[in-house]
Amino acid sequence: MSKSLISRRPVFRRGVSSSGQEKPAAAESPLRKLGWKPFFQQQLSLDELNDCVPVKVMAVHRSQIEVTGEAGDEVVLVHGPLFDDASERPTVGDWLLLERASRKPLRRLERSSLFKRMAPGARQAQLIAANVDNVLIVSSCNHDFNLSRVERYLALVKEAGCRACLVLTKADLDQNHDSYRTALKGHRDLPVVLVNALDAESVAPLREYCRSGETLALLGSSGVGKSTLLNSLAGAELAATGGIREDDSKGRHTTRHRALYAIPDGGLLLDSPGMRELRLADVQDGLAATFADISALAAKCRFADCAHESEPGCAVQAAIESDTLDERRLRNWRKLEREVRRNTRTLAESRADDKALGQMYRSVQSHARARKSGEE
Ligand SMILES: Nc1nc2c(ncn2[C@@H]2O[C@H](COP(=O)(O)OP(=O)(O)OP(=O)(O)O)[C@@H](O)[C@H]2O)c(=O)[nH]1
Ligand SMILES: [Zn+2]
Repeated sequence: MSKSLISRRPVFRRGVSSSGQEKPAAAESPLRKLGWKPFFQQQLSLDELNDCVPVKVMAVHRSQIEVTGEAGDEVVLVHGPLFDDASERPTVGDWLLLERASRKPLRRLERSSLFKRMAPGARQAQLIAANVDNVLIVSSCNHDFNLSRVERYLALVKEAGCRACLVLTKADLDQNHDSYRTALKGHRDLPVVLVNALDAESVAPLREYCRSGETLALLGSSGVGKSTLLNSLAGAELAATGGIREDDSKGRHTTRHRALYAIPDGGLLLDSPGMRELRLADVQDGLAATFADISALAAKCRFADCAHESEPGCAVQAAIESDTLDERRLRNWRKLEREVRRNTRTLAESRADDKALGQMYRSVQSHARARKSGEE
């Protein structure tokens, strides 16, 4: 699996940076370290290659965004057409093209992956991060461990087109490791690593997910040890870690500022609070890929519209009876399907409302303009 990822790595124009200066070796390109790949390079026109520089969005604030490129760190003001449409706005991890001389942002490059969620308490989608390569789904070896939650995260990760690994933290506090491996037997293609997140040596197997040029994100509930893992992987204190409440294994929530951190000799780590609570919407493909075994069984049911309850000739129920499919997994699939359907419908309705509101606004504006020019 890691091989395919290595082969996806960029072959940066040998010895020449995008600014045209000679470089001693391609591996030293700062852009490549930031995840610049042929996928992005190919999106540039000849004029853009001459007149623009690509920069990566490291953090987004209300009125400005922090970017990094060959010239180092810069700040770009949130102003101009690029920022007009909220759903199209640059997010952390995006590549922007700046005009070389003025440093004005001209456009955002197409994304290789995108994480979005239903904004808490709202009917809108909120962008979380773009161009993430790998995701560690983090759970701990205690009562936080929950297969249905892992499947929820997997649907998101698969939809975004990222590579996933399940990390079980606090393995030093619970020696019952076999029970977790047994519980995961239905997820053969999901790599699982048990770690003590506080110990750099123990997290070493995870380094293959944050090699130079790759961006790694972490998904998991509060208190499972995401910040601790980030710090151990980075070899430095990047994010504050919260204490844990004894009673329910939940940690206190800690605040962070920057969203993407560069690891010395490695790739980028994403630490965005938005990644921590993700309701599913618009992830039909990811869900289908996560539950591909159930879809394959369903195709063998006698009736095409089988509800997999008590119909004769139901291959899904037969698999549950013969213990090849977990009933919990079927229940979770149904639940997530309902959630995705509901949230996707809400998003579609809200987009339609926004469109209608935009049209009304434009029509009021043009009437006002027409009236004004009539008065003049
Ligand atoms: N013994 C042990 N303690 C751990 C491990 N991982 C995390 N902890 C402790 O668990 C607590 C919570 O860890 P955090 O890294 O803050 O958890 P988090 O997932 O970032 O939590 P939020 O910031 O709330 O999302 C801290 O006290 C850590 O020291 C581990 O593998 N072993
Ligand atoms: Zn059936």
